Amino acid sequence: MKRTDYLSWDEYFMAVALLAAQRSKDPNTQVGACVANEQNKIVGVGYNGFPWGCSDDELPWNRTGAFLDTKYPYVCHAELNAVLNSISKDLRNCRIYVGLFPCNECTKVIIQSGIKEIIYLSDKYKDSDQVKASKIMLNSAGIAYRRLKTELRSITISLVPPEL
Ligand SMILES: O=c1ccn([C@H]2C[C@H](O)[C@@H](COP(=O)(O)O)O2)c(=O)[nH]1
Ligand SMILES: [Zn+2]
Repeated sequence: MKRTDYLSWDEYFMAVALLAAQRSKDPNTQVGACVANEQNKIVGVGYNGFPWGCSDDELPWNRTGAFLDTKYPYVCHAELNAVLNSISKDLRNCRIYVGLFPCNECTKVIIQSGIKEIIYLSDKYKDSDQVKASKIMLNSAGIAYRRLKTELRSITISLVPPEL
């Protein structure tokens, strides 16, 4: 008899996004994103980090202080990286799974790439103008967004082989 406790597609793609987030060096908020196509194939994955060639140890990870001394002008957001890392430029009808509701800049990238649906986990910045702007644009462009519905509280991945 087949297993019944396997991951749904939504849970699987969100888990991939959350795994990617584990690569982030951001000490405060680690975000991962996973783009899946209509055939449920992963076409792009990304997480928030500094641009190629910019040292994680030289640029600041601060949240506060003078703008240029914070991470905000430098960090590439997870969704941007997932789209740029995609195997295709044309992401029409794809879905993006992301740990955090996309900011307005990521929302523009998502809309322009052709992605048709956003599935997110946290909406912790929902009261910010950035996220409000995201929702205005998404509603206007007719792009769906929904919070992941799952009974799962966590997914455990063991790196210890079963025989040990
Ligand atoms: O759409 C988004 C919004 C934010 N991020 C990243 C950018 C930063 O590295 C963190 C947010 O840091 P806070 O300390 O929580 O302000 O999240 C993203 O990848 N995508
Ligand atoms: Zn963003």
